[in-house]
Amino acid sequence: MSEISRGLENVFIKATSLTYIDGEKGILRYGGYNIEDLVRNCSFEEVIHLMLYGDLPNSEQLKKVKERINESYNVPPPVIRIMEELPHDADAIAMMETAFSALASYYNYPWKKGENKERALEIIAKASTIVANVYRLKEGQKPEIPEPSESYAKSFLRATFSREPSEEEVDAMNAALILYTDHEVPASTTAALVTSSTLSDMYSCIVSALAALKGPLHGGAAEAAFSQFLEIKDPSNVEEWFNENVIKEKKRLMGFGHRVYKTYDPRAKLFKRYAEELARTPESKKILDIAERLEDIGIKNFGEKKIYPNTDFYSGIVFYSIGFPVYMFTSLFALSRVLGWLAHIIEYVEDQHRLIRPRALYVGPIKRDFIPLSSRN
Ligand SMILES: CC(=O)SCCNC(=O)CCNC(=O)[C@H](O)C(C)(C)COP(=O)(O)OP(=O)(O)OC[C@H]1O[C@@H](n2cnc3c(N)ncnc32)[C@H](O)[C@@H]1OP(=O)(O)O
Ligand SMILES: O=C([O-])CC(=O)C(=O)O
Repeated sequence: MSEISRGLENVFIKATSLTYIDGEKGILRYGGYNIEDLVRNCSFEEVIHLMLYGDLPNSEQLKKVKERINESYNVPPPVIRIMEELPHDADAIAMMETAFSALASYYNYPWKKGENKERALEIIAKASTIVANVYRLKEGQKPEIPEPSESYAKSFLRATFSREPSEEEVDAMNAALILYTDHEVPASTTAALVTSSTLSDMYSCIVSALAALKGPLHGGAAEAAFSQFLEIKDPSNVEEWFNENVIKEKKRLMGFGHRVYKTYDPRAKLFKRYAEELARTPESKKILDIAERLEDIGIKNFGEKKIYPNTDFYSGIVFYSIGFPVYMFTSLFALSRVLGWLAHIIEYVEDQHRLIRPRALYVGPIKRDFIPLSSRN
C-alpha cells in the first residue's frame, strides 16, 4: 500500500544547484555562497546572475544583466490600465496576479534553451514596474515606470515613492531582495514548478506562485506577524497578549516555525539586524521592542519544539521603516522571489523536465450500484 506524505514533507521533487538549506544548523546558501556573505557584499543584480547563470558575474556580465533589466521596465500600457480598474482596497497580491495574467496575454513565449534566461531578466524588470504601481495605484497616485539607476533596488524605490531614497533605504531594500530571493521548493515555488511542468508560459507560472505565496502560512506571514505587533500596541502587553492568544486560544504565533528550519532562520537574524538599524522613529522603536519581547516569549515556549522565528518575523519592520504600508509586505517578498521562481522553473524545464502528476490514494467506496434520482432518500 502506498504511503501518503502529508504536506509532501521530505519529498524531493527535483535536484537543484540553486539553494542549499541545512535546517538543523540554520544554514542557507545560494550556489554555495553563505547568505550572510551575499547580503553583506552583493547587489541584487549580482545575485540575479548567480541564480540564473550559476556564478557571480564579472564586471562585463554584470553590465549585461543591468542593461537587459534597464531596457525591460516598460509594460504594455493596457496592463497598467487593467490594474487601474481594480479597487483601491484590492489585495496587493491579487493585483499582481491580475497584472501577471495580463502580461501572459502579451508574452506567451514557448520555452527555448538559450532564450529562457533573457526572458527571465525581462520578467524581473517588469515585476519592479508592477509592484511599484501596486503601491502607487492603491495610494491614488499616477502610474510610474522605473528608470535605470545605479541599482535595481534604487530604481524600484524611486518609482514607488517618487523621491530620492536614502543610501540606507537602498541598502536595506537590496538586502531584503537578496534575503527573499530563493528558498528551495516552498509552496509557491512548487506551485510554479507544477505549472511549468505542463510547459505553460513563464508569466503563468508566476501567477500560480503568487497565488500560493499569498496565504498566511507562507508569504502572507510577514503581514500577519507585523499585525500581531500592532495589535499588541505596547511592549508591556506582550505577555498578556501571548497568554490570551497563543496559549489560551491556541492561535499560531505568526512569523514563527518552519517546515525545514528546526532552529533560528538565518534570514531572520539578518532582518533583525536591519530592523534594529532602521527603526529610528518612536513608533518603529516601539514595534521593534514588542517584536523582541514576543520573540523571547515565543522561544521560551516553543524552543523545545524547535519552533523559532522565521524570515517573516522581522522583515515587516524593515519594510515599514523604509516607508511601506503593511499591505505591501507580501508583494515585496514576491518582487524578490520572482527570481527564485524563475531560476527553479528554468532549471527544471531545461534539465529535468517531466510532467508533475502525483497520485491521490482513493479511500471512498469502491463500487456502488447506481440509484436514480427518483429513488434516492
Ligand atoms: C517565508 C515562509 O513561508 S516561512 C513560514 C511563514 N509562516 C508562518 O510564520 C506561520 C506560522 N507558522 C506555521 O504555521 C508553521 O510553522 C508552518 C506552516 C510554517 C510550518 O509548519 P509545519 O511544518 O507544517 O508544521 P505543522 O503545521 O505540522 O505544525 C507542527 C506542530 O508545531 C506547532 N506549530 C508550528 N508552528 C507554530 C506556530 N507558529 N505557533 C504555534 N504552534 C506552531 C503546530 O501547532 C503543531 O503542533 P502539534 O504537533 O502539537 O499539533
Ligand atoms: O521554505 C519555506 O517553506 C518557506 C520559506 O521560508 C520561504 O519560502 O522563504
